[in-house]
Amino acid sequence: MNNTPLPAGLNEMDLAAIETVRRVAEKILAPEAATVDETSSFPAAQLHALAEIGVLGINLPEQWGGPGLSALALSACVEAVAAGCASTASALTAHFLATDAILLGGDDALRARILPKASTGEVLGAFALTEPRAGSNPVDMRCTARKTDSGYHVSGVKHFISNGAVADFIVVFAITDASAGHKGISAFLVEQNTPGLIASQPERTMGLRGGHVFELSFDCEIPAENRIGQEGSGFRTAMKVLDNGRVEVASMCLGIAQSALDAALGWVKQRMIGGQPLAGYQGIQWMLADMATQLRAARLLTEDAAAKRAQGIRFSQEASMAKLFAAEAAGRIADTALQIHGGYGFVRDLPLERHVRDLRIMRIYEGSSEVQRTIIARHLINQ
Ligand SMILES: CC(C)(COP(=O)(O)OP(=O)(O)OC[C@H]1O[C@@H](n2cnc3c(N)ncnc32)[C@H](O)[C@@H]1OP(=O)(O)O)[C@@H](O)C(=O)NCCC(=O)NCCSC(=O)CCS(=O)O
Repeated sequence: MNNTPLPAGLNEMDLAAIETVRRVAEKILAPEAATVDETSSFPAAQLHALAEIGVLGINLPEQWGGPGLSALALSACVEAVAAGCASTASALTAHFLATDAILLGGDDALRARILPKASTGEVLGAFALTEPRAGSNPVDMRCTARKTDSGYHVSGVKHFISNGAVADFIVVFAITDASAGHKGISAFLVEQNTPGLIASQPERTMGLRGGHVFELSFDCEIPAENRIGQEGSGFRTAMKVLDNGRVEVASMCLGIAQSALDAALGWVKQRMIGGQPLAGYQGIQWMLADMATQLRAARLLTEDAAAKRAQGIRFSQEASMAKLFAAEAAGRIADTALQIHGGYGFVRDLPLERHVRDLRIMRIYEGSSEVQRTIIARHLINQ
C-alpha cells in the first residue's frame, strides 16, 4: 500500500487517476528502475505503459485530449511516477514541457494537430531551449529562424535536450529578430524526420541514466504553420512553460525523497546494532525527524505552487520556491538515507546511491537553484 500523503481538495477523478498511476508505478516502473539505470536504457516500455492509462496527456485539458485533472493531481501523479522510476519521470515531464509550450503558446490549429496525439503517446515531445553557450540566460541564444518563402530556416545547436533523438516533435526556441532581446525569440515545432536535424548520442550522465539527453543540431526548413504563436512570443512561452515544469521537478523530488525516507524507515527497524534496532538510537531518530520535516515542507511548497497554478494566475515565485526547496531538501534526504544504510547504502544493489545520483540534476535543470533564488528575489524586490 502507498502511504504517500495526498493533498486536500482532490475530486473523485483526481483520486482515481492518482491511484491508477501509483499502481502502475509500483507494479511496472519500480521493478525495472534499477535495470533502466544500470543499462542506461531509455524507458520506452515504461512510457508505453503510462500512455495506456492516459498519463502522457495528464497536463492537458479535455478539449485537447487530456483528462482535465487538477494541478494538484498532476503533481501527485508525477510524484508517483518518479517514486517508481525517476528516469521515466524525467522523460515524461520533458514531454509535458513540449506539449505545454503548444498549449500555452500555440494557436488552435497547432493544438489540434499535435496535442490529441501527444496525449495518447502516439507522438512524444522534447523542449529545446538550452544551448551550449546559453543555459541560465536563454536570451543569449544563437539559434536563429530566418523567414523564407514557405516558412522558416532554423539553424543552430541545442544542448542537454531530454528525449531529443527519440521525440517525434521538438519545440525549438530561436531568434527571429536579433535586435529585440527577449522579444526577438520565437518558438517553432520541428518534426524528427525533418532533413537537416542531427542528434548526438545520448550524453553519459551521472544520474537519470534512462532519461536520455542529447545535443541537437538544426539546419532545417520548416513550414510557416510550425511557428508556435506570434513571432517574438517565444521567450514568454518558455518562461510560462518552465513555471509549470518547475512544479513538476519539485514533484519528482518528492517522489524520490519519499522513496529514500521509506527505505530508511524500513532499514532502521530491521538493522540491529548493539542488540537493538537502529531505530532505537536517538541520533538516528533525529536524522529521520529532519528528513520527514524537510519532506513535509517541500510537499507543502509544491502543493502551494500547484494550487496557484490551478488558479490561472502567475505563480513564478511559488514555482521557484517549490523547486528550489524540494530539490535541495530531496538531495539532503536521499544523502541521509544513504548514510543511515552505512556501507550498504553505497552498494548498487540498493536504490539509495541511485536516488542520490538521480536527484543531483534537480538542482540544475529547468533553472538551477541559483536561477530560482534570482527569480524569488526579483519578485520580493519588485512587489
Ligand atoms: C532568470 C530568468 C527568469 C531571467 O530572465 P530575463 O531577465 O531575461 O527576463 P525578465 O526580464 O525576467 O522577463 C522578460 C519578459 O518576460 C516576462 N516573463 C518572465 N518570466 C515570465 C513568466 N514566468 N511568465 C510570464 N511572463 C514572464 C516578463 O514579464 C518580461 O515581460 P515584459 O518585457 O515586461 O513584457 C530567465 O533567464 C530564466 O528563467 N532562466 C533559466 C532558464 C531555464 O530554466 N532553462 C532551463 C531550460 S529547460 C531544461 O533545463 C530541461 C529541459 S529538458 O529536460 O530537456
